[in-house]
Amino acid sequence: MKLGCIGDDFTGSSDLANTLAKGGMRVTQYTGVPSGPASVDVEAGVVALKSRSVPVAQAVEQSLVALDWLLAQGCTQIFFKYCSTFDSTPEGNIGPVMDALAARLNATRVIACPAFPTTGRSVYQGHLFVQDQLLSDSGMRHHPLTPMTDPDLRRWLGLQTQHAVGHVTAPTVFAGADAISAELDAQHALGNTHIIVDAIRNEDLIAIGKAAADLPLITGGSGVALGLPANFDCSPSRPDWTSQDGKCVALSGSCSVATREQVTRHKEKHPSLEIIAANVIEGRQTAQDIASWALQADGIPLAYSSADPEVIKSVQNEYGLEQSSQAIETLFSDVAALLVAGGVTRLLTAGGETSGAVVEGLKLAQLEIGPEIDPGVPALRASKDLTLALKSGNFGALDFFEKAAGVLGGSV
Ligand SMILES: Nc1ncnc2c1ncn2[C@@H]1O[C@H](COP(=O)(O)OP(=O)(O)O)[C@@H](O)[C@H]1O
Ligand SMILES: O=C(O)[C@@H](O)C(=O)COP(=O)(O)O
Repeated sequence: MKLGCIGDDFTGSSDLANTLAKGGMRVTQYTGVPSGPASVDVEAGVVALKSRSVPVAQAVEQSLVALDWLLAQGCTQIFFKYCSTFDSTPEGNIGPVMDALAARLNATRVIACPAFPTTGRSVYQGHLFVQDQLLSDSGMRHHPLTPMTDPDLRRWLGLQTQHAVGHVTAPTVFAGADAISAELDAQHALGNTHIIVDAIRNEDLIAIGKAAADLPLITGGSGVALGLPANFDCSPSRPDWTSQDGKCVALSGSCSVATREQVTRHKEKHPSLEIIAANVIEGRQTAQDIASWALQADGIPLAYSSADPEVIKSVQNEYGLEQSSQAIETLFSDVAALLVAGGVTRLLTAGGETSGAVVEGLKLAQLEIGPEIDPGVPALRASKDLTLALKSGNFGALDFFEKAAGVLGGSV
């Protein structure tokens, strides 16, 4: 294994794996830290953790265990993948994990770049934009677990880390890889360890990737991985895929704006069932009810808890954030297990935490990366007769669920 990656959630990990696979690397996504060695032909290993929203100490500990395993597989470079919307609270977990990885790797110039222009995320003047809005004006300000209320990444990361945060500005990035490397050195000389790097176009990300060739640690969204395969002598290719027929079901726990629109669109043509958080918490709506409904429904049935910010707020006020999100995640995990036991072969999930709960609940050790469904979302194969698509909350076209069913089924 050459490139070792640690993803702080499961959709984010598949997003990164997708970029590396398209860049021609042989990639495997692991569910947590594997207990044995990786297969020798894996060039990039992505250890998917569910560490984005857990307490800081747990996120750090899990990330260091993942790091040790990746180093033991021979990795010469480590990539820490977080969300392109920098999902985190003022306490972490991005900063503390970066601090711990940097200390273990003796990394003194650590790039932090969540930009992913293909999906509208750009970093300019140290600020993160979602399309034409500052992050704090986008739907992310209402995220159920990590509301993003400050678009200045230097300031937000500064709250989370022990280190001083530097910045490589856009004009330097536009000047190319050598200029970026020189500025990383200059930032280090100023005492800055973590360095926000501006990027608004794919060519910026490729230049950053080139400048990062000899760095032990890179952090960011999947965009900044665009330039990495070339550093390992890999060139773009389309991953192999064997089509999968059979029953397809969609589960959505994401409350992000894009997912809510996709849910509304999907309901027009396919059977749907709304999951009401209070009913789940009080035991009136069970995994068995939902799975039985989905297994009998035609088309691509969708069970969803996706709801507007006011609904989420009132549930969280009544039952607490932790209890309500846990109850929904456990439900989805149980539903997924019943669906797969009932013969579902194509499972679509929306939401990072939701997808993590499902994949961990299904005890899927590793995932093979297939072709891209929409930017940042690959087809995944878990076994001979189970395929998945783990959709990040804000990714995917309006007809994502239908489209994903088609790609898994080999019809696109
Ligand atoms: N109706 C609901 N009420 C309260 N919490 C919810 C509801 N639906 C989903 N959630 C919780 O909101 C969180 C959504 O996060 P996630 O799955 O990561 O989506 P995204 O990828 O859009 O961030 C999960 O923890 C989920 O359990
Ligand atoms: O970088 C991204 O935006 C995604 O890869 C990702 O991490 C998304 O997470 P969720 O929105 O929580 O699914």
